[in-house]
Amino acid sequence: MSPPLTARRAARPRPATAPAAPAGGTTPTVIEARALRRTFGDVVALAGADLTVRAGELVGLLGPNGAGKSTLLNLVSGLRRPTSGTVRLFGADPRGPGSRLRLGTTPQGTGLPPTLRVGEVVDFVAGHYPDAVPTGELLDRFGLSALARKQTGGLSGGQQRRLAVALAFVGRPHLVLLDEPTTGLDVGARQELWSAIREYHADGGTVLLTSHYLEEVQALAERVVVIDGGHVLADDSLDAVLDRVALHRVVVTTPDDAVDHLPGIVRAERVGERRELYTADADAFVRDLVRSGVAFRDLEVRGASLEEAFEQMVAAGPPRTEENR
Ligand SMILES: Nc1ncnc2c1ncn2[C@@H]1O[C@H](COP(=O)(O)OP(=O)(O)OP(=O)(O)O)[C@@H](O)[C@H]1O
Repeated sequence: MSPPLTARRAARPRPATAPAAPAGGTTPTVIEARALRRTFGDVVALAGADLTVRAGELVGLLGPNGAGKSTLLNLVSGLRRPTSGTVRLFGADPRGPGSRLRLGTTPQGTGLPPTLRVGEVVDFVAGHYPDAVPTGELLDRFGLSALARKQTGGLSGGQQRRLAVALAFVGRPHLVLLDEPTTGLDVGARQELWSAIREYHADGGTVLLTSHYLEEVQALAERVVVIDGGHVLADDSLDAVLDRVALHRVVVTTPDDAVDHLPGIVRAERVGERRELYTADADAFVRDLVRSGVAFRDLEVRGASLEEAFEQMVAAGPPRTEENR
């Protein structure tokens, strides 16, 4: 087992699978944003967002293009200042050196010096931290060892992305902010990065990540924050967000159109003999299907996907408040 990428003296706050600690609990607050608003000229990028992230959480931030995700991360990391509202990182100003030392970030676009070799870039960044992860160990963890002597200008887009993400972990951060960490990566590289993120989290690290890949958030996050138009639309455990979509999907192979008309079916789609049926009560549907005597095979039942939950929330829009009424 490889040594942890988290701070060596950091106590593990709670097991990776435990639910988020309730407000006012003993788990330290890592990010605290209140009524956070940021405008760029006439554009309201964030319209008064609240966010609390506690030590040891792995939070996925979801939202369509232009929702305000990167702006939120930039305010949390201290790269930008809010127009109004407050943000605290480790209980202090995000721009202070004490906060910065405990933070690792991978912004959406990272410029790497093209003539430096991969190992040299890691050494350079490591030089800024008192207890950095040894370069060989970090490269190994992120599947970059074979590229150590290659100039970053000669890396593929996916390899550059992997290096940019690895750099967030050099200083054994307590918190990492990852903006679209696996965009442009192939399936194998994505899985490798997920493992590194999971390991870091299992060692007690805190993660806030954005992704356009809903399956990525579903695979990694315990808690999901949905943001659109600068408003937080949902902030809940992954299970609770999925539960908001009441429909279940039943997939079954049958030549008989009668299944589409069984009680409780609200939507039916078909590709050849394969049917996708949506119902609020999958158990009742399966009972009716068996009773109907229709010939069928390859029955599958599953709950809503995060994608379905996400589409429903974004379509419903922000909750009515004094500000947007
Ligand atoms: N520096 C800037 N100058 C002007 N407008 C900006 C700037 N940064 C962000 N915006 C605007 O603020 C809004 C939110 O942008 P932001 O980048 O935070 O969204 P996002 O959710 O990260 O989107 P994406 O998923 O496309 O990266 C958008 O309308 C964007 O055009």
